[in-house]
Amino acid sequence: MWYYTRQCLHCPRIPWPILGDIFTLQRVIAGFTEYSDSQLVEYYNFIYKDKPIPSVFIDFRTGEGQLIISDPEMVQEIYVTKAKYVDKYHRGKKFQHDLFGESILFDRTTEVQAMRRKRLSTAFYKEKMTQNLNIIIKQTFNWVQGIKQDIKQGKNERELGSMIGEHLLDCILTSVFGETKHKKFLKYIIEGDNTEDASLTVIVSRIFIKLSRKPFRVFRLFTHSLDTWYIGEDEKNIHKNIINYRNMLSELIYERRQAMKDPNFDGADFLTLLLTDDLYREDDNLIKDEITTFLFASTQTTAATITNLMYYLEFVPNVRQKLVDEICTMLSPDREKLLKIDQIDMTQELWIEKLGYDKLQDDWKYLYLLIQETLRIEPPVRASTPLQLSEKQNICGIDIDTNITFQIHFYFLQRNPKEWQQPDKFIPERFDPESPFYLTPDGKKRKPNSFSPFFGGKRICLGKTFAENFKKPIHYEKKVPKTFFNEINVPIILSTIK
Ligand code: HEM
Repeated sequence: MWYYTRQCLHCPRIPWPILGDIFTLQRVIAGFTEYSDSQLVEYYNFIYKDKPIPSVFIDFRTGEGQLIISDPEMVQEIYVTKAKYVDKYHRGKKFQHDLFGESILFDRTTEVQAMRRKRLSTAFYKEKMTQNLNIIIKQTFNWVQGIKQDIKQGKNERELGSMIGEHLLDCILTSVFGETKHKKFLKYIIEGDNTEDASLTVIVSRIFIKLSRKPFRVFRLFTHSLDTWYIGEDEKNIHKNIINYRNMLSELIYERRQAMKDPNFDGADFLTLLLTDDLYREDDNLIKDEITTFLFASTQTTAATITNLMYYLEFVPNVRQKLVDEICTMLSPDREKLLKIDQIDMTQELWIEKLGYDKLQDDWKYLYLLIQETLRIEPPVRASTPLQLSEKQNICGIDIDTNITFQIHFYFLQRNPKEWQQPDKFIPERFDPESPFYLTPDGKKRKPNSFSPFFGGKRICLGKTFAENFKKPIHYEKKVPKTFFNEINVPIILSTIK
């Protein structure tokens, strides 16, 4: 601690030896409500109360200490100049190993990791993406027709998070397993004989959250030797759930291998890609590891983004109208004579033509601003996984030793009042170079890494390109925070746009 405070870094609390500030953390967690943000946001808000949160500080939530970084210049050094010294903290992999195995997500940045990353990135080649995107557009078109029918029949009450989450799950499962029939739900053990059917991605996320809470059990603060053990009924259930889930993946892989014996078999999905890649083909465990990563990394993050965006469309004045205007401009057959939205003949072919890969990248300007602003104000991943340096380095004047972990806090980075005007407000125009909101409060250009929802450097999100592509009155006054971490419940009433 003194090593860092001597360098003038703020330490919000004097920690207890070994225990750190675990009791405050537990108190904060005990006070969680529907409106609480993630632990990583709430704990620091609690400590700093109304004071500004420093852009770098040394934190002792647990006795081991950690640097919390949200300074854009430090982020730049971590991603670029000092990138070769930056790696993942090895303990994270240990906790997640039974679920994610050797997957690229928690692995250290080695040559093997880089090679596997490269192989997996072929899933995002333009031709494959276009193929998958077209399938997703068709699926979404049919889904919207179903919703319209339901509204006509008066069945217009939905729960926002699960409505978006379930549809995205369908889309992602198609990208991962193809258009074949596959299992969407699995028995999830809650406790004892109490089970429920939960979707694959919800199961993966729940297990991930439980595994990531293992290091905060008090006895693990004293020793690392129990990291891979499952202690107590709750942890044993995590293990049983992991076994059930991975057995189900084994069945899917077996079935696919059988199907691929047919000489007419053809697939652009992720599982086929792995089963035809010589690095993965013979290694079922590695295939399960990467499938788990893709299910985990893709669904909850994109579901959180879209759910949040839907909320802001309803919540922030004028935003929805501007999007409707863009839809009319994009979908009217004649740009000189714009139709109203209910006059447009929505067909599947029109969607495919106007929402294709290139069009999404080039033409939907306002939609792009909306997505960027949603990712800024509520990055679905609030902070990076813990990182560590392989050699001691000086980063922006601070000596960082190899024995300390650090996290980049995207949420604080993207709400930094020096970089963003009115950072707590949803203003899509801040991503439009022609708007005055594009600049910092001092009228300057923003620093390059002030916005970084996908991480950066060698370990930047692999799905970045893919991803880019209210009933209770209280929900109008106060937004429920949504990250990839939480399952929120906001009932909504749907109606067709007039
Ligand atoms: C809005 C959507 C998304 C956001 C905000 C997001 C964000 C992130 C972030 C912050 C990381 C770094 C995590 C860390 O190591 O600390 C990451 C890694 C990763 N993401 Fe995404 N992601 C999104 C969508 C996707 C999609 C759709 C896929 C796949 C189809 C994907 C696949 C991955 C993979 C494989 C990694 C690990 C890369 C590595 O460690 O080498 N993500 N993502």
